[in-house]
Amino acid sequence: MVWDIFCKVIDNHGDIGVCWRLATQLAGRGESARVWVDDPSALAWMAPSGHERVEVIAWTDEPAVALAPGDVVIEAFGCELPQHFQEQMAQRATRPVWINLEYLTAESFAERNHTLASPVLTGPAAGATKFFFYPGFTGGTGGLLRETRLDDAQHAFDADAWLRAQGIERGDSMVVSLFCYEPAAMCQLLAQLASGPRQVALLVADGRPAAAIHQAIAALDEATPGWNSRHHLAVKLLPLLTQPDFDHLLWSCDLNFVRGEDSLVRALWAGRPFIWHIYPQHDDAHHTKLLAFLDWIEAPASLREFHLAWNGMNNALPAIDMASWAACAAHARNRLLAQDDLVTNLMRFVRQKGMHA
Ligand SMILES: Cc1cn([C@H]2C[C@H](O)[C@@H](COP(=O)(O)OP(=O)(O)O[C@H]3O[C@@H](C)[C@H](O)[C@@H](O)[C@H]3O)O2)c(=O)[nH]c1=O
Repeated sequence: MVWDIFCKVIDNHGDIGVCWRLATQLAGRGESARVWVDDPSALAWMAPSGHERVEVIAWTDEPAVALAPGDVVIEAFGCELPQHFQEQMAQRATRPVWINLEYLTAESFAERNHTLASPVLTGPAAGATKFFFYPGFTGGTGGLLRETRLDDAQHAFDADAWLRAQGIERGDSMVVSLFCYEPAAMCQLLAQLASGPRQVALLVADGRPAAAIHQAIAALDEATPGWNSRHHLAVKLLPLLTQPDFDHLLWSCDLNFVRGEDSLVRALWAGRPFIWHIYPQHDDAHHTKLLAFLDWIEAPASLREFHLAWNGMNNALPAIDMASWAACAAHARNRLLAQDDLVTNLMRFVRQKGMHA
């Protein structure tokens, strides 16, 4: 089958990150995918080699290419399909299965709304039906993106060799990755790591995390000179990594700080302790979303409190508790592995709907 995936880049890297992963995972199962994206610039570093079964198409107002719609059309995160494409969908002998892929959440509405049909009332495709597809953490949702050979790849992976190739010697250090926005508790985290009993190598992602850490270090240097006088904390700025190497980073670290949507899923598959910086929404809707996730993951008290402080819902950052966080992460991964992944669920759904088209 041919899948058309439409992606509008709002900000950050998650929109295209999720769409690219979806496309390549479909391709990994023998499907053909086309990613229509208004700003493909991030793919230059995320996926510099592309994928032989995935075509990237510039999504412009005027159709640059006249391509007949495929068997399945996905609008990611509620982006609206171009009018000319909707016209072509309406003309197709068998209408494509039309799916709106939603944002990931552990809130209960994901289960309630998953696969709901929405009749298209106006526009060139009036009379068609669109289906909501909700990724999620429970069996009643669409599940999470997970490549078919995840376990094998993780078993074959040599974390120390990968770190060494990035110029990092693990030694006795605790290795921590940092991918975040601008957390209010950044200074607290750095001070905690610097005063802890172990040497810490903090590997900081390029972009907003690097800018945030520079600012935090400058603030600490001014307010608390000597805060890292024992040199327990070593900060290393990373270049932008390819998506597979970003996964390798998460597989290599003892503790991962992730953000948004796609890296959260990748941290879950890494199965290591992690802290999530949730994408902030203006009306604080992300607070409810974060609490729902902490409930789903059965976060022990220290993990819950750490998340609240990291996400600005509380002030005091508690101590890192690797043992209980590791048990929680391992348990979450096992629960998720027992469920079908998003592409399996999506392909099953499309087969069912296609039969009734
Ligand atoms: C730092 C880094 C990231 N990545 C990838 C991993 C992910 O696919 C992607 C980051 O996406 P996320 O983890 O989702 O975080 P994000 O903050 O970049 O994206 C966000 O975008 C907003 C518009 C959405 O509303 C949010 O829900 C969220 O998706 O970038 C790399 O491939 N290499 C890197 O070096």
